[in-house]
Amino acid sequence: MPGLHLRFMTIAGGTALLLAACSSGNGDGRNAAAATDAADAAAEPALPERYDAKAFFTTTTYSLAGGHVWSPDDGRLLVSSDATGIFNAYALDAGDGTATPLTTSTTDSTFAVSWFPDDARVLFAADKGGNELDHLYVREEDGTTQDLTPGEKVKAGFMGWSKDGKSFYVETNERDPAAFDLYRYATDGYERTLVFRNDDALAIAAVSPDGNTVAMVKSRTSADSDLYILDTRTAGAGPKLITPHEGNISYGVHEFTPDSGKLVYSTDQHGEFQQAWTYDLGTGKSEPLVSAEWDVAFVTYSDSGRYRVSGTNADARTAVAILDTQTGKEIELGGLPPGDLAQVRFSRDESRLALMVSSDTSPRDVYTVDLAAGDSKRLTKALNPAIDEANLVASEVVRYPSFDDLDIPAIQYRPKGASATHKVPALVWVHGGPGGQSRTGYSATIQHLVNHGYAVLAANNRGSSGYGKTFFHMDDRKHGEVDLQDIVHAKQYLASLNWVDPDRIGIIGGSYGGYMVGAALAFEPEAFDVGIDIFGVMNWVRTLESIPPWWASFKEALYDEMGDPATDAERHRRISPLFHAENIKVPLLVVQGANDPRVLQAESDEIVAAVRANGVPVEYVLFDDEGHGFTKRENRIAASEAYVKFLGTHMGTAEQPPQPAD
Ligand SMILES: CSCC[C@H](NC=O)C(=O)N[C@@H](Cc1ccccc1)C(=O)O
Repeated sequence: MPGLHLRFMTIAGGTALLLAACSSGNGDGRNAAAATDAADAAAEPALPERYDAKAFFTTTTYSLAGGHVWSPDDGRLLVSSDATGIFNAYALDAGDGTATPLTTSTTDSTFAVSWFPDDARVLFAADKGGNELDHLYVREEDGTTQDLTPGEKVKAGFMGWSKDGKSFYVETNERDPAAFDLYRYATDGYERTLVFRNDDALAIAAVSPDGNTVAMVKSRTSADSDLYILDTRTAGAGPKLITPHEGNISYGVHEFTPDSGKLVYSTDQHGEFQQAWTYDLGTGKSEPLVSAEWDVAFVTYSDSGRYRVSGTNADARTAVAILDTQTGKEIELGGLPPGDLAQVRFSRDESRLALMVSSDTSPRDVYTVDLAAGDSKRLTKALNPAIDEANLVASEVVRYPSFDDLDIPAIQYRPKGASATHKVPALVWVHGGPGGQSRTGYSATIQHLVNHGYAVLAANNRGSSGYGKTFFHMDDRKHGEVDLQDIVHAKQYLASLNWVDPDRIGIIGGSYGGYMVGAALAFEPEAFDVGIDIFGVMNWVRTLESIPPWWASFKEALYDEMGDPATDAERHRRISPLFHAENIKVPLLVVQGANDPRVLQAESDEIVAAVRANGVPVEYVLFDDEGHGFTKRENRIAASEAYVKFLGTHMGTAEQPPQPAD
């Protein structure tokens, strides 16, 4: 679920300081985790310093650009950052980390896309208030900007540079809202040429560096897809199928090799997990490239092809490997702190790397690594300096049994000080999708909740990605049924922990996860004590009838998985919380962005009205300038404050259970 993983800063104030002063100071949560019940009984809980939402979200979110990250002289890095509270593009000095703003939006989140190959112009992207109608803009060297893809209802995206740097590729749905055509733009003057008119609404995935080949994906179902390639040199040529097969096989595209000779693609043809294979454009032969006991999540090359970077999704954590293709050996990166690597990008001369390092307790920071010297340099400090990392909590990957004894993976966060004599209230966290995955790594929202004494169990119910195709498809057309039972069993697992108060367990989730919140409260009304629904689907008939037009390329697959509202409306009504809202009897908080094109505001408006009619406490937070996920700091703070305040009121805190009403 984009945008829900936030960050922050500032000390919570009197209450937090008092709690910290009362703690014994004789250990942190890890010590407490190892303690026996007897020891717990003897010890005062070691409570962390508490920070408010503003503190957590004053932390800066950094992301490296997706195109050229390094400036032509390798002196600066192009990044997106929300240092001002709104995302903008910045040039980060690769020597000392000084950040120079390149865009200065105070309203719409604006993201860095790419440096130009040979000068200081940059491409950047922005939508309007979260409506997902992204446009591509150029920032000239004098600071003026130009929308390269104008049009009120247009959605456009950058598709890469040509190898010679004389052009770049852009997809746009300006001709047909449901289909993205591909254009080549001249680097000088931005004159554009149609490369491919996409009459069949295929998903354009990659353009080869020499511009001769375009790779496209056609999804039939979430289990079955095909790859097509287009030879752009042959006038009138159409997309050619390169994955003829029988049965269900899922294919996806990573990228073309730097010499444009092969397409690197992903497939689950050879087992449970996605492997990376190459398709030779000359011979039509396929060969294995990278495989693991987990999904291969990405494969990418340095510009010359000397280095190959790949990442696997290893039990909800990304494991990155960098291969020197000349020596065939993996590179060990020196001088980096412990943590997960992401967004590894080689400098133009390939002597240095830019990358992000993060952990459960530390948001992503930008580092550079000098390959010859073997040392690294930290360029950013994302975590608010007012927050001491020691007060945050590392996650643990656990597994619990569901109704049929299937092991369900989950990411568990145990608040510091939680023990058998200091039981804490808890939340089951449900991710978006269907088919998403809760992963380890820093989440300001979760850390804020845990810092305030709420245990969080982020359950990866059946149907989640990352655990093989069998697990992934176990919820197909059984949504709101088997996946919901996994979530109810997450609650039972939490209730079995001797440091959790079994009588105070709530549920929280966004989008599809918000749907699970509504479904749990409506269909399993005894299971949870409160619910927080963050832009959740409440009426599947309406949601599936009104999906954004630009989802056409996977509408068939979505309808195959969820059901077609034209023929499955009865089941959709049966599993939609809105039509069963009379069952909802516990306090509910609903949070929604008014511009959300996927889960319309009506979904939240109507569930709020329906549950209020039951005489149940319902709180509603509506952001008029957000879409599917909250990107503005002010709103992220307001949302997280609302979660903690609502939980404090209706479920109490670890120290103070809610008082019975007079
Ligand atoms: C089969 S995936 C549907 C699209 C997409 N999935 C991944 O994020 C998505 O936006 N899902 C929403 C929920 C939703 C599902 C179907 C139709 C509208 C919204 C989410 O973020 O969970």
